[in-house]
Amino acid sequence: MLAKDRICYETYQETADWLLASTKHRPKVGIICGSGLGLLAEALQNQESFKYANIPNFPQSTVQGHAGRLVFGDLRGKPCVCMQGRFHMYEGYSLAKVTFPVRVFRLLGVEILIVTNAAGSIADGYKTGDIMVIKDHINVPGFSGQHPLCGPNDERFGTRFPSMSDAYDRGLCKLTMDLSKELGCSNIMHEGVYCMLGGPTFETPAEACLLHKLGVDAVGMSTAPEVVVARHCGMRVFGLSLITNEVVKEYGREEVPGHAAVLEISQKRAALLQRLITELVARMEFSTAC
Ligand SMILES: O=P(O)(O)O[C@@H]1C[C@H](O)[C@@H](CO)O1
Ligand code: HPA
Repeated sequence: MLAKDRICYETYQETADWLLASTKHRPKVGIICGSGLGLLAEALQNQESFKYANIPNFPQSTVQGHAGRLVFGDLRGKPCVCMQGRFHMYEGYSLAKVTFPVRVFRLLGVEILIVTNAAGSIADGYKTGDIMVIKDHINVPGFSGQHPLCGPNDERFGTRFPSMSDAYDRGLCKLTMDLSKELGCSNIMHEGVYCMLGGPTFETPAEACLLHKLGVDAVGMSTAPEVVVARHCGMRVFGLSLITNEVVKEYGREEVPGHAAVLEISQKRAALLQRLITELVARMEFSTAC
């Protein structure tokens, strides 16, 4: 990371202090809404929201389907904060900016991060509208040093060399697969590997075939940096991908993926994701009292 892109501890702290002074909510769960999934925030009770534009140091959402609001509230009595709109590398943001809210969440007292995204299917057998519990990720930009933890390490957040062998909480993955049986949607659920590419182009057929050979199940343009930063600062992480389109692996296919179709499928499935996440949060336990 370039020195000019670094964000100092005091800047995160300033934003967290501003939020703590502006609301009585004290969230334990942070939720990041993927493209078109802002409806997830509507389930929060006793809501209080802030436009990103009014929060000191916060980046601004520039992508359609990302409203740009931070919403505090309770899910079944569990205190949450929800980002209606995330930041992506392809918007021109540094990875420090992309992941800025995650460290702010930590300073607010958040213990568990829930990440959601819209993604294209690579795995055979996945269909549009299916839901994938993320069991692991491949952080492609990280391979070339486009990594949110590059640069001097701030020990107040975490260690220099964090492990990513247990990035996604196994207990929360299993609980969600069990819950999907209770909710009657286990037929559309998968557990799989998410791959982050930089975007903003969708994949060529050759890239899609390569990802298939690598063992990728779903591909998108976000999530991995947020998860890395959350794990670095000691949060537990749970992630869901909504499969909004099939990634084309053959030449001569008629369908062409596009953002409009991504938003359409997200909006259709948002209510189900909302139920799944509400039931999951209801069963979460924290290391300190709410
Ligand atoms: O924020 P997410 O990862 O859900 O957004 C996906 C990836 C691109 O930003 C966009 C493509 O339609 O949706
Ligand atoms: N590729 C990359 N990112 C995406 C896709 C896709 O097919 N669908 C939604 N986000």
